[in-house]
Amino acid sequence: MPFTIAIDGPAASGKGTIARALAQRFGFLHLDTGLLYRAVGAMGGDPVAAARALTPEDLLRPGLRSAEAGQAASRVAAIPEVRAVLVDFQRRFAVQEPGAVLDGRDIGTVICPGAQLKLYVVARDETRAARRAAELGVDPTEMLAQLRERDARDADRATAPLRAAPDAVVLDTTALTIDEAVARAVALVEDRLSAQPAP
Ligand SMILES: Nc1ncnc2c1ncn2[C@@H]1O[C@H](COP(=O)(O)OP(=O)(O)O)[C@@H](O)[C@H]1O
Ligand SMILES: Nc1ccn([C@@H]2O[C@H](COP(=O)(O)OP(=O)(O)O)[C@@H](O)[C@H]2O)c(=O)n1
Repeated sequence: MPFTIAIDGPAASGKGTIARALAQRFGFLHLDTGLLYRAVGAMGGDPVAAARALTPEDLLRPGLRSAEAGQAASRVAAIPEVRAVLVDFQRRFAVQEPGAVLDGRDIGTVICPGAQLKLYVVARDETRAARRAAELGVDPTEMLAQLRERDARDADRATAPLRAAPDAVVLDTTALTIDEAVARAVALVEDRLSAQPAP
């Protein structure tokens, strides 16, 4: 049975960094589900039609990592029909052998409620804003306001709001280096893998 890791949490908490490192370490596939919503937001026009028409090439568009693309993503992500269109692709991705890591907002709660490991990655607001501002070369104060606005929209929407699944392990990266955060996540995966029944 494939091993699925669900990683959720607010903006710039370190989800993607941990997801990529776990995928590399364990030879699993990785899907950054935020890119799906960023691409739909960037396509313009009717968001539901854009979600239906989404191709792998759309995920390579330049500019998808920008703060503006993040804001546009969180607006289209609040539309239930947009989310519904993207569910099957994510669920199929999640069950590939030997395992898959998906990071987003609703992976542990909606997309993969049966995931073998669920992480909910958090960090202090100011820390997240400083890290993302450094990454994009923008002003940290403006970034803080943008992240808070986006987190509030993601947490307050009716469909698949940003939430920790009841069985998620919370990982606070505020005081951790990337290596420390990854080491904690690796230890959790090893623990769960060793508890798996033999094939
Ligand atoms: N533990 C950490 N310590 C310092 N910087 C980090 C840490 N984790 C992530 N970062 C940096 O913070 C930024 C946001 O991390 P990222 O993994 O993209 O977050 P998310 O996927 O949750 O949006 C990136 O520039 C990343 O390199
Ligand atoms: N599974 C997901 C992933 C992202 N999203 C939306 O897409 C936006 C961008 O997600 P992201 O993961 O790329 O954002 P960052 O955490 O990297 O800043 C989020 O603010 C959410 O509105 C979502 O609704 N569900």
